[in-house]
Amino acid sequence: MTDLARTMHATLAAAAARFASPTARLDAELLMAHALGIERTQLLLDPARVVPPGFAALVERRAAHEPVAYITGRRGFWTIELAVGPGVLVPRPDSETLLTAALARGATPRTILDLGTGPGTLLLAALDEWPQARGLGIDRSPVALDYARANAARLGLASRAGFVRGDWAAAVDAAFDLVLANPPYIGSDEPLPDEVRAHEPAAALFAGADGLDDYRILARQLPRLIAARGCAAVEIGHRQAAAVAALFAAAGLTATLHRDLGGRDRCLLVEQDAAA
Ligand SMILES: C[S@@+](CC[C@H](N)C(=O)[O-])C[C@H]1O[C@@H](n2cnc3c(N)ncnc32)[C@H](O)[C@@H]1O
Repeated sequence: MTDLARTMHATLAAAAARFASPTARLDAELLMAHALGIERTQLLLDPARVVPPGFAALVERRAAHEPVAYITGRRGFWTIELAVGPGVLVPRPDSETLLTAALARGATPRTILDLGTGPGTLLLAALDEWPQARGLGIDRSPVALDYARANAARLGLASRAGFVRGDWAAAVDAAFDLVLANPPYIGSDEPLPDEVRAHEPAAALFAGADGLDDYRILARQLPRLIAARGCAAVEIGHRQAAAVAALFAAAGLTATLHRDLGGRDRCLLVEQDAAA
């Protein structure tokens, strides 16, 4: 190993030791790659590089619990990379369960609605997955919509993606082949890591005392939003499957549970009741 590579490894180890994060080493590598202006894989393949002077400031920000994605300004999700920053929820790998659930059902949607789109996460990933589809993303947050529109343009998906400010689907009068929704679902008193509670927008996280407020609204709206033979994929907290499925059942919807890669309940695949 060269001296430069040895220094790089020692610097990464020292940075990782400062982070109270289960992904501390990965975080350090992503920040180093960002400071160097290269991809992480390039850093791993060739670590013999001079540590850039700006790296120390990035380490301080991460040590103060700022999400890595806010520091680097980007996050990979499904097959795409999204620009993100303060004011939008950082895309989580768990949310990819909504797309795997729709794919498992054999969905080939032509029209897609993404409720609470944030930086366009689910809609843009879905449009990348289904090139024949067009979609509409709705969010109440103007900051999120700015990110979503910029992401659509950068990914070359703007001609198939529309983004509108709205309160869930209150102003939507069409039905869609696929409805995607990852609403806020954290109860107001639930404990959260500092990195989430102090940095990510409360409006993207919290949904009343029991975390179910937005599912109550979605249960009323989904029946008219799901086209014939269509479906909705709705993200849930890992202890909410029974409660949310009951809300949907009361609205005449059938829900099938899907788990994330960690084996935790994560998504309800929702269809109109066959008897309806
Ligand atoms: C948990 S985040 C999901 C972001 C993104 N879809 C994802 O999966 O990563 C919830 C999103 O819903 C939006 N939101 C909250 N209340 C809303 C409402 N009443 N109408 C529309 N969007 C809302 C928030 O601004 C936030 O972007």
